[in-house]
This record gives sequence, C-alpha cells and structure tokens, in this order.
Amino acid sequence: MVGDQAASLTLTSFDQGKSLRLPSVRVLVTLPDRRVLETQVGMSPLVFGTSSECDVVVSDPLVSRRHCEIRLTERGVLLRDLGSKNGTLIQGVPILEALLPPGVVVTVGTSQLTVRPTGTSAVLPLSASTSFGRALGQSLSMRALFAKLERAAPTDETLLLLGESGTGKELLARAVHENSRRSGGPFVVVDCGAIAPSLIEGELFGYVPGAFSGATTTKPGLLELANRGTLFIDEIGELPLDLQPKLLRALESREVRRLGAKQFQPFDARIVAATHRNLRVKATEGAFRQDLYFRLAVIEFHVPALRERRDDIPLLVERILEARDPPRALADLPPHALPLLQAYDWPGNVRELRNAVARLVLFPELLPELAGPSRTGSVTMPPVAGLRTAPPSSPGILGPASGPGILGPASGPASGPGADAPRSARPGGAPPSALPPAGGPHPDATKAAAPRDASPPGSAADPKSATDPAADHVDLDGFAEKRLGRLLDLSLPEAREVVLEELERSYVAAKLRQHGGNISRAADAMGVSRQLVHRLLERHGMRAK
Ligand SMILES: Nc1ncnc2c1ncn2[C@@H]1O[C@H](COP(=O)(O)OP(=O)(O)OP(=O)(O)O)[C@@H](O)[C@H]1O
Repeated sequence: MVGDQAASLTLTSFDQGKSLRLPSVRVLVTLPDRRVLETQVGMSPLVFGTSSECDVVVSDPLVSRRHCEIRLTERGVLLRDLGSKNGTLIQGVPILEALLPPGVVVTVGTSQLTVRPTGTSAVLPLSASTSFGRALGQSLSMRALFAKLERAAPTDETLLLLGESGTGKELLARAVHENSRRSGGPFVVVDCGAIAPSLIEGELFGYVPGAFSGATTTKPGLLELANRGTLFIDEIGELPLDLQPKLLRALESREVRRLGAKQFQPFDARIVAATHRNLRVKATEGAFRQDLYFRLAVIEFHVPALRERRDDIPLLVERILEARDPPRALADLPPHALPLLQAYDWPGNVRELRNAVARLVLFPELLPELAGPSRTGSVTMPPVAGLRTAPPSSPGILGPASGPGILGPASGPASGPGADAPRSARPGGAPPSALPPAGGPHPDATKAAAPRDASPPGSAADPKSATDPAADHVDLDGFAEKRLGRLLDLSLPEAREVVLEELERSYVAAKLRQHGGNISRAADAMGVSRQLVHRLLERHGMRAK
C-alpha cells in the first residue's frame, strides 16, 4: 500500500523520546541523457537544480536554478517545489508540496526523480531538553541538533554551523561557548559579511603602527582577543580567498602575526564558524579553499529553517510573548493567530517571527493579512495518496510594501493594492516601510512607483522646517505625535529596533533603486561589501531586480 510505504519512510522518535529512527532513503535522478544520479535523503533538505550551489546539480535546460527540494520528515519524504519556472509534476499535475511514496515518478523538466528506501535505518540521539542555551526548539530536528551540540560543546573542536539567516546560528554558537570549559573567557564575534574585505585582515590578525597608512597604534586581532574563549566567525563564506591560507595557517599553528609585525603571538581560542552558504559546494568549485573548509568543518551542523520545523512555532511564540514587557501570553494574540503563524514560510526565520509577533501584539488588526493569498500561487491536488495541496498562506503579515508603516498615521489593517500583490513583489515578512514609499520598499515596486520626495514633513530635508523655526516647532509637535503614536507603546529598546530595522530596509531599497538594482554599485555607494548587501536583501526578504 502506498500509505504504508510512505509511513515506513517517516522520522520517528522512540525509546521514550530519547532516540530518533532515521530511515535510509535514496533518491534517483534520471537525466535527459539517461544518466542516473543517486544520493541519500536526510533531515536537511537536498536541493535539486541547475545551479552549482545545489546539492544535486541536474543538467537539464528545463530545470530551474533551484528547482525543488526533498527531505525526511515526521510525515514521510517531503518534496517541495522552490518556485520553479516549469514546475514539479506528478502524473502530469504541478505540485507545490507532496509526501512521496516510494516509486512515484516526479518530473522536473525532462528529468525524473524517484525515492527508494534501502530497508535500513540509523538511530540518532534526541536531546531531553527543548532548549540549548537560549535557543529553543521542541521539533525532532532541533532536539537532534541540540543532542549533537551538547556532545560537541565541551570538546575543543572547531564547529561549523550552516543555516539560513535568522535561524539562530549565533545563539547556538554562544550556547556552545557557555557549555564549554571556556565559558569563563570571552565570546568574540566577527562577521566577515559585514566588514569591508580590505579591513578583515586587520580585524582578525591585528596590526602594529605603520602596518598601513592610518595604523598609528597597536591593535591586537580578534583571534588574540578571544584568548581562552571562543571566536565566532560569522559568514565565513565571505572571507576573501587571499586571506584563507593565512587563517588556515593561524588555526594550524595556533599563533598569529599582526600586520606589520615580525613576531608571532600565540593565541588560544576555540573557533565556531557559520555561513548561510553551501560551503562544501563552494569548496568543490574552488570559490572557498578546500583545506580551510576541512579544517573548519571538523563537525558540521545544519540549523533547520523555521519552515522545516513548524512544530517549534508555538513554543517560540509563547516565549517571545513572555519576554515582552509587560509579559504577554498566547491568549493575548487574536484568535486563530497561531495556525496562521504556523502556515507562513518565514524567509527571515526566527528573527522575522519575533518581530512579527511583537507587531501582532500591538496591531492585532494586521492578522487578516496572514490569511492572504497563497505564497506561491495555486496548486492542484494530484491524484496520488500522500500528496497535499499547499495551505493558503500569507504573503506577509506586515502590510503592503508601500503601506503607511508603523511610524505613519495610525491606520487600519493594510489593504488595497499591496495586500494582494504576489509574494515576489512584497518583501516577505518585512515590516511596513517606516519612511515614505519614495525610497522604494522593494526594487520590484519601482516599476509602478513614481518618483516622490523622500523627505517626510518636519525632517531635516523638508525645506519648510529648514527655513521656518516656528513652523518647525509646530510641525514637529504634531508630526511627532502622529509618527511616534504607536511606537510609544514599545519599550525604548524595542522601539529603537523596530525603527532601525525599518530604516535599514528602506535605506537599502532606496539605494538599490538609485543604482538601478545594481548590487555592486549600490554597495559602493553604501560603503559596504556586496556580500553584506546580499545578506541585507535576504534578511529583509527583498530581491534585487
Ligand atoms: N531557536 C531559537 N530560539 C529562540 N530565539 C531564537 C532562535 N533562533 C533564533 N532566535 C532569535 O532570532 C534572532 C536571530 O538569531 P541569530 O542572530 O542567532 O541568527 P543567525 O542565524 O546567526 O542570523 P544571521 O545569519 O542573520 O546573523 C535573535 O534574536 C535570536 O535570539
């Protein structure tokens, strides 16, 4: 029976929840030239597509760069279309998500995928806890991750955390530090994606006076500053290629030479690195040094995206609410909020969920947006058992991209043109714009938006306020009242975070718009690296044209 076969491919916990049975399942891809690729399916999604960054590169001109993904779940082998151009089809019917019974043929382009159980299975330990440090998770995938981290933390091994932005990699790295014998030492963070490539070397290795123009003092590097502690190297995939041998040498020899210095300094820091990239593939392609990759990936961890562990959403929402001042409870959310929050895809992961919950507490009227149109378009139920249509879910609870914004005059739920826009034209989960829409909430929106003055009345750039102090005073009062209105319900740190986040998003969108969507030119104009612009786009759920 198809249903029974699918059931035998499920992740199941046993031994009173202490262990996880992981069935061994192979996926076979028959390419247009009849070659067959075969690989193992695990809990982390296997991505199929023509891009060399995919786990399985399918050389088929009718397949998209990132076409679909397959992973093992508690319900069986789950196939998801990733917004492919030509669709993922079962018996000729395009599907968005399906549980795949063995033997069912999936068509992508002119290639075919099938899954085949080998009949064996592996057993993984599950953590007894639903948290590791401040990271929370009750799903099987998070409890399996916590169990691995609990074992790895007390060792001095180098760890590599892989996962999308906002999945909690830094939180987990901090928890590793706190659960290690180095917990009394410093936890130092360096984000290779946020520092201009020319400055990373000085940051990591330090420098002495005269090392370069402007180096007037001695500055120890972060490797040294993390002495007896942990150095968390975030976005290691953005480390410039020419610095990689130097980092490798330092890690092997446990000593560094500051820029311009003759002497080597010993250091004693544990390294935990993280990236949102597929570093193994980058290393295979020569875009990242293989020797450094192997040095870093002594133990590799995949931190699952929030949409891969929707079971965690109730726990996370509850804790996010409890942490508010004053503390809130699930009962304070509008009815039906939780199922809607669980149905949404959360491209910004827990970071996005946290901000959305904070906004929902303040603006419960935004809830209807969660029940908006399907995130990726319509799907038809294929006539195969174990398949399901995609639940209608939200394009984002946060209002139309060009909406009045949290700082704007208090208004009802976002509605009108933006609310029904397809996801590609709406920054998923990004907050409503703090600034007027002239800055362009999303590069795609520039097609429709006519250029406008970006200066809000009363701002420094508003000619009236610049020339007439009395008017300035009157306007500012009225303006501040209107603009600050709902922000005043937040604590200062929360209000600051909301404003900064909106500012960052609007600023990036506006800069990209100014530079015709060209990321390199926008990055130059912003004085940051291209990689950082890419990360900001990802973080705010935006896409460059
Ligand atoms: N499992 C979790 N439990 C509780 N909070 C979480 C969890 N994961 C992430 N968060 C919260 O989400 C936010 C983002 O987490 P974090 O910075 O650790 O993610 P990240 O993967 O390092 O993101 P980035 O790559 O963008 O830096 C933080 O506020 C963090 O506290």
